[in-house]
Amino acid sequence: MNRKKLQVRILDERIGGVIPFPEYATEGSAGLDLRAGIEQALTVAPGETHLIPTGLSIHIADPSLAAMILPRSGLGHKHGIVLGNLVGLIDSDYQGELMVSCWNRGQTPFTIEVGERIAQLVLVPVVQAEFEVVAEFDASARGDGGFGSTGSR
Ligand SMILES: O=c1ccn([C@H]2C[C@H](O)[C@@H](COP(=O)(O)OP(=O)(O)OP(=O)(O)O)O2)c(=O)[nH]1
Ligand SMILES: [Mg+2]
Repeated sequence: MNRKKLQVRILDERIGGVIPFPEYATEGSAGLDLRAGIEQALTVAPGETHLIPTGLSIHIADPSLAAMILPRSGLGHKHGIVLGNLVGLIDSDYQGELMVSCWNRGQTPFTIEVGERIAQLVLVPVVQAEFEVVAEFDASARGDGGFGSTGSR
């Protein structure tokens, strides 16, 4: 097991108690489930979006890494609970609380319980670009074709 050390601050004293500290559900899990650090159960009506605190902050520090907040497939597929920003990107220099924008894109209200797992955090490698301005590119097989240029089947 080769895990990256990551500094974390616990901002909600219930974490480690009634709200479990995030952990990988299995050895092969890519995501760490983030839990709702809310004071009481929260019902998200169809079409509504709520910004939910997680009670945690991380400092990734290394610019060659970032974290992404992604929906949980069960919540998204079965209950329509996805992210208001579709994907959350956590910069390596961000030190604030991890927040989850919960959007009910479904037709029925959904109640988020205190400490419920609402999204997942994935640490990802990042390559920062340094732009080199050129007049022309070397030719490629695709050129400027896109948006279905290779056909649909
Ligand atoms: O789902 C999210 C997305 C972002 N963030 C935090 C971490 C991220 O580093 C910061 C800024 O996010 P982003 O750059 O996506 O938002 P912005 O609208 O561009 O704000 P800013 O001007 O602060 O960069 O907000 C979260 O806590 N949750
Ligand atoms: Mg930004």
